Amino acid sequence: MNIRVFRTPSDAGIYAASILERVVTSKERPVLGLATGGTVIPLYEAFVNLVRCGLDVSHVTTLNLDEYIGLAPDHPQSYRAFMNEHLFSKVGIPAESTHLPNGIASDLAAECERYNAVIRKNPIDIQILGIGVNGHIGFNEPSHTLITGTHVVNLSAETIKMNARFFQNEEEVPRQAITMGVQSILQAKQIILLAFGEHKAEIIREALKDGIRTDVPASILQLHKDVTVILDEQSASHLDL
Ligand SMILES: O=P(O)(O)OC[C@H]1O[C@](O)(CO)[C@@H](O)[C@@H]1O
Repeated sequence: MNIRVFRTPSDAGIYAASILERVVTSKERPVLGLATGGTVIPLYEAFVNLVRCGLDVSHVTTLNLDEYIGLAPDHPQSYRAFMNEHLFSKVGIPAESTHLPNGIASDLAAECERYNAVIRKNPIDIQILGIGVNGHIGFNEPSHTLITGTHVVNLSAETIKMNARFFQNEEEVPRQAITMGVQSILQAKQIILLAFGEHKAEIIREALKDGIRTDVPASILQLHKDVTVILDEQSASHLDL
């Protein structure tokens, strides 16, 4: 694993955006695997700046990791709304080329199959990941088993608590989500994992330096041959670098 440590999330976001830029300019039909959450905002800000400076993204396809169950795309806390706000509304990726699971599908099993087919049709060139304080990637929560494909997940009490900051109160946080599975994540040709802040320091150490454990889902990234971990000084503070 290639571990890069930056002074601030903003510096780290600029670096991560430059990696995305290389993928976008070097592929005929680049497929970007995207993430949501507070961590990726500096990356999207830097990427939007690159687009404003002339980076063409009209040929890009995007696939997001996950979506809350029960939130319609126009719900302000849906991940579709997050992506619209922080990226899609600011760059020229054609709307039909941006994919997220549908959190209000009436048949969730069929929706998972549909999303698996979208992933199969659009092999991911680069996958962006954040990490939960409990080690989740996408919404693959700590468990005895990790699921390979897209699936419905019950969110952990810890995740609900952490994500309550985006809602009026904890009661409003959906209890379930649809998430890409770990095999789909590992099949991306390249992976960038971002983490910022002291509160992520210990889980980053566990994910990178201990063995592979299903109760730390991000540790499975140790199996991938092209992972870049982008940290700030706080999130890197428990690593022996
Ligand atoms: O970036 P944050 O807000 O700390 O969240 C970390 C991870 O948790 C999620 O928001 C899901 O809870 C992911 O989408 C994200 O990668």
